[in-house]
Order: sequence, then structure tokens, then C-alpha cells
Amino acid sequence: MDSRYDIQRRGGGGSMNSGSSAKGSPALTGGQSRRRKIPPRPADYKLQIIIIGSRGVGKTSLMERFTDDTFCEACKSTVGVDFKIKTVDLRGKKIRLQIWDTAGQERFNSITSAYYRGAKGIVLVYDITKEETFDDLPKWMKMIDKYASEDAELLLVGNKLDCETDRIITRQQGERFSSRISGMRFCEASAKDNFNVDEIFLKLVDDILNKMPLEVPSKALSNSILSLQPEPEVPPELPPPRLRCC
Ligand SMILES: Nc1nc2c(ncn2[C@@H]2O[C@H](COP(=O)(O)OP(=O)(O)OP(=O)(O)O)[C@@H](O)[C@H]2O)c(=O)[nH]1
Repeated sequence: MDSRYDIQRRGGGGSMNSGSSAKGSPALTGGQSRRRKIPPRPADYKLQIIIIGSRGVGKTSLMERFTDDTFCEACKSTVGVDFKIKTVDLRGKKIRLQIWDTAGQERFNSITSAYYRGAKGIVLVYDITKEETFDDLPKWMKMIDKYASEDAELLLVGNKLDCETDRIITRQQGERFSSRISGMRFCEASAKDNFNVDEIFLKLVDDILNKMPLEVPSKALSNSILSLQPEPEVPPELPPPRLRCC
């Protein structure tokens, strides 16, 4: 892979399981074919990741590329929030990711801000071809400071790398911005061409796992945010997420 697409600043990585559940295979017993349902192995952990950034930068596209390997050329703007689930295998653990895709339009900030708190990872996206989306980054950082957990992992993504000829924001500008924020990674990606998309999410999850003790007793986990709970977790007092359509 071209080094331009490598995630900056820290090493690591992992493998991915694209399915949401393992499928059982039919068992043959006593010469008779019987279908025995093998329940999927439950996830070891559940993590929430939120994607934020200005309107049209490609938040939904990155999420859908990662979860469904699809890309929509002419999508409608997200209204409020949307979410997708994806299960990944990392370090021998099965991790169920809830990925929250937020509306970039400012008028939805009061809704989307309620989803920051539970996020263990935050993907902040700008469009390398649109200066205003880069200029908006300090505004998004203020939202993070105000609403997100202090220990959330941060990743800055310059999206639409396939539009190199229309590039306005240099890679160095992105790197400089992220280097001013403690612990923030930086990466350029293309949801359209599927450059670095899996890497974004897997690296973020890997960083989150790095921070947490994996082998804690199950009792301790049952009270933690990482324990399995009914999903999706919609913050209280909020209506369920409104889904977008393409
Ligand atoms: N060329 C190119 N276009 C992209 C890429 N990612 C998204 N787009 C296009 O950019 C437009 C906006 O993409 P969305 O994914 O809806 O952006 P968003 O950030 O979710 O937008 P809001 O919901 O309005 O906040 C769509 O027309 C996408 O097809 C990319 O990597 N390359």
C-alpha cells in the first residue's frame, strides 16, 4: 500500500471479521442429515465509535464502506444520527462495534452531542477538497472537549483522497492539526476507492483496546461501559435515531 495512506504516529493493527455473526454448519448424525443451529459466539466486548465532521465530508460513506462495503454516489444528508453494527476480531477477542454516524449540519448539534459521551473512539472527518471543512475542525474539537469522554481515542481523517487533483488541504496541514492535539492520530482515506477505511476503524479499536485491561473479571466488566447491553444504546430523553435513505 502507498505510504501516503498509512496511518500516522503509532503502530499496530489487526484482522477483521466482516460478519455480524458466525454461521453454523449442518451436522450429520447417525446417517441422517439434521440442521443443528449453532448459536453465534457472543461478543466479548461492545464499543461505541462516533463519526463527526462538517456536512458532506463523507461520514456516512466511511461508515457504510466499513460496515457493508458499499458506496453511495448521491446520498442524502444524515438527519440527526444513524448507526450501524459491525463485529471485528482483534487480539482473539470478538468486538461488537456500534458506529454512530452524525449529521454534519449545525442545527442537529443538540441531538448529536448527546452521543459523544458514550463513545470510546471519535473519528473527526474533513474533506481534503473543501477548505471550509478543515477550517471547521476547531469547532468540532470544542464539541469534543465539551461533550466527549476525556479518554476517548481521537482520529482525524482527511477523506476523498481519490480527488487528488481537487485537493486544497495538504497532507501536512492535516498532520500539523492532529499533532497539536494530544494522542490524536491522522490519516487520509477515500470511502469511494476504499483506501484506508478498514484501517481507520481497526486502528481506532486497537488503540481503545490498548487502553483497557482485557482480562478483567467478568463481574467487573458487567458494570462497565464495555459490557454487553441491549443495543443500540440511545441516550435517554432522545428519540430513536432517524434513518437516512439514499
Ligand atoms: N469522491 C469522493 N466522494 C465521496 C467520498 N466520500 C463521500 N463522498 C461523496 O460525498 C457526498 C457526501 O457524502 P456523505 O457520506 O453523505 O457525507 P456526510 O459527511 O455523511 O454528510 P452529512 O450527512 O450531510 O453530514 C456524497 O455525494 C458521497 O458520494 C470519497 O471518498 N470520495
